[in-house]
Order: sequence, then structure tokens, then C-alpha cells
Amino acid sequence: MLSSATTRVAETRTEARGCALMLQGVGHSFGATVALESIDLAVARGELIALLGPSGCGKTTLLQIIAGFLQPSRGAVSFDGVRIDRTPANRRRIGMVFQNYALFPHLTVAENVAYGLRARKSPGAMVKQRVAEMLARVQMTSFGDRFPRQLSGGQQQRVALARALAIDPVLVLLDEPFSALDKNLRLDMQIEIKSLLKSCGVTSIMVTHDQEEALSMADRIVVLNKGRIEQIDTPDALYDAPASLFVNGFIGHANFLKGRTSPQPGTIALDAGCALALAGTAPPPAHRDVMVSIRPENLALVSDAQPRSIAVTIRVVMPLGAFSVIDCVTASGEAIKVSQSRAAWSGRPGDAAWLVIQDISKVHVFEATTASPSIARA
Ligand SMILES: Nc1ncnc2c1ncn2[C@@H]1O[C@H](COP(=O)(O)OP(=O)(O)OP(=O)(O)O)[C@@H](O)[C@H]1O
Repeated sequence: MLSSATTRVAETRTEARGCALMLQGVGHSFGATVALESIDLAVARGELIALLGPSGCGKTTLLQIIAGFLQPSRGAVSFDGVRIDRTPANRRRIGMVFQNYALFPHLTVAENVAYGLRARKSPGAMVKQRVAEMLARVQMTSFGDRFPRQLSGGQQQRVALARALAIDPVLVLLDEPFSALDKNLRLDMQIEIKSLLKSCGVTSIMVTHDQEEALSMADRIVVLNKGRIEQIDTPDALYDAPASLFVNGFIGHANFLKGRTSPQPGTIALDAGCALALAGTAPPPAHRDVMVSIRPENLALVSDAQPRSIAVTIRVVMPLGAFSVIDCVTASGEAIKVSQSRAAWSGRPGDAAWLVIQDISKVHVFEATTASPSIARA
């Protein structure tokens, strides 16, 4: 009979075989600074993962550990079930795309793409064929003889990706890949690079502090905060069911209103002066201070009081094309933003109005007092 330790090792190997990259208890400290606590993450083959979080949360440290530029202080990194945390970076077959592209300025586009293959001593004919293949893939065939300085930001980005993919990597790591591009080009490049990575079927991990970028690109997002994982989920699940107040505030826009749970199960008295009847099956306990999160698009402004509506005064109306963002204030002094079709609201600053919650099941309630608030879904 197997001991429990042996069984656990066997289970771990089986789990590891089912995914491309596995991090188990990975932590890192720079002297007294704990950059990463204990990260557990399993990435499936072909998956595109975004590491998302505010400045200093440990994204770059984690990426460097995966790339092999940094040895973790604790834990194990495996690829296809094999430990790689002692494998040097140049033997991991990982393609990197950096923030500033990091193309070699003295090499042509074709030589840049060929660089990793030549470093691996691939035969000349094979290098030539692979470079042509990669340049065609990123639609840069006619740019092979140019130097990086003769390219636009978007074109340099494509070359950087072609160079990363040329070595037929098991993993592609992208470090803030769009931050040097202007806003208009950024969305086009996000679409292009996502479809390229997906068509190659390569497993990819992208670091970003831009939540919209993570939401639009990734299959799953790892939200990091102070060196710890707050939540790993699909973009939709993170938006619709945030596991903590931090995730709720970090992903998308949210209004947070103070309130207190009433003795009747599932009822909350808002400081803003109305009572909410929650729709979920797990209401928070009675007599607790709570934070109620309501997304701006889950509110509608109306000009007459309705049952369970929140009385507000309009402060600012910001027309944003088809939609307007309307900034209001409650009688208790709390600010609330509403996102509403421009045609649906014609009020002006100073007007009294009422807010109606559109879908109570999309309202989230967090206990206000704990450092790591537990969620009670409305
Ligand atoms: N070489 C280093 N020496 C000491 N502390 C470091 C070093 N590198 C990072 N840190 C610290 O480790 C923590 C995590 O840093 P890291 O660069 O991984 O964060 P990040 O999420 O990538 O931040 P940013 O988005 O600003 O790049 C921070 O507190 C940072 O100050």
C-alpha cells in the first residue's frame, strides 16, 4: 500500500502532466522584502494567462522566475511534469516579448528573427525557412532588410513576436507588451497578437497592470495583490463574481456604498437611505457593517422616486458618445457613477433624481471590517 506522502507525489505528477506549467508554493524574497508569498498556479497547454495587479504586487518577479532569470526562494516550477526551476533560462525554450521590444538595433528584421535560432546553432537553410515563415505569419515579409529604427511601434512589436515564436517555444512570456503603443494602435495589436498566439496554440503568460488589456486578451486572469493571489478566474467570472473587495475594485468600475445588514435575512440598510433585499442564497449575517458594490451599468437614473430607489443629486454629466457617465451624490454624501445611454437621460447638474438597481443578483456585498473581506453574493 502507498504511503500518503507517496500518493501525494503521484497525484502531483499526474496534475502536472495535465497542464503545461505548474507553480507550487512559489515564493520569493529580496532580503527582508517578501515579493511573492506562496503562489500555486496550473496553466493548461495553449492557455493565455494574464498576471494582473497594481505596481509592486509581484508580477515581474513571478515572470522572471518562470523565465529562469530569477531563482525562487521557495517552491517548485514544473513544465510538463518536469521540474525546471534549476534549468538555466537559455535552456527553457521560452520566447520573450518585452515592453520596449528589445530588438537588436544593429541587426535587420530578418537577423533579429533569426537570432534565437542561430544561438541554438540551427542549420542555415532551416533558419532561412523559419525566418520567412515567421515574417509571413506577422505580415512583415517585405520588411526583412530594414533595421528596427525604420519601423513603427506596431511593426517592431510584430518583429518581437516573430523572434519569440521563431524558436518554436513551449511558452511565450509577454512583459507589458502594449504599454509603448498609443491607444488606437493598442487595441488592433491586442487583437492581432491574441489571434496569432491562439493560432500557434502556444501557452502564453502576459504581465500587465491594465485591467482592460487583461480582460480582452486572457483566457484566465491571475489577480495579484501584495505578493499573493487574490483570485484566478476567467474575465467574465472576475467581473461578475469577484471574490474580494480588492478584485471588485480593481476589475472594471464599481460604486461602493456603506450599509449594515438588518435582522431580516438578506436585507441591508444603506447609509444612502434605502433598504436592499438581496436575491442570493447566502446573505451575510445580521448586524454587520458591509460595503455594497454596484457597477455603474447596473444602475438606471429616473426622475421620480420608486420603491427601493436611492435618492441622489446630479453633480456632473459626462457625454461619452452613445453613453453618458453621470456622477451623483447621495444624501449621505457618497459618490455614485451611473453609465447610461445618452438618449435615456436628459437631466442636468443640480437636479434631484433616483437610482434604480437593474439586476439585484449582480450586486455584491462584502464585510466592511475585515482586512480580507469575505463575499456574500446578493
Ligand atoms: N531587485 C530587487 N531588490 C529588492 N526589492 C525588489 C527587487 N525587485 C523587486 N523588488 C520588490 O519586490 C516587490 C515586487 O516587485 P515587482 O517588480 O515584482 O512588482 P510588479 O508588480 O512587477 O510592479 P510594477 O508593475 O511596478 O512593475 C516590490 O515591493 C519591489 O519593490
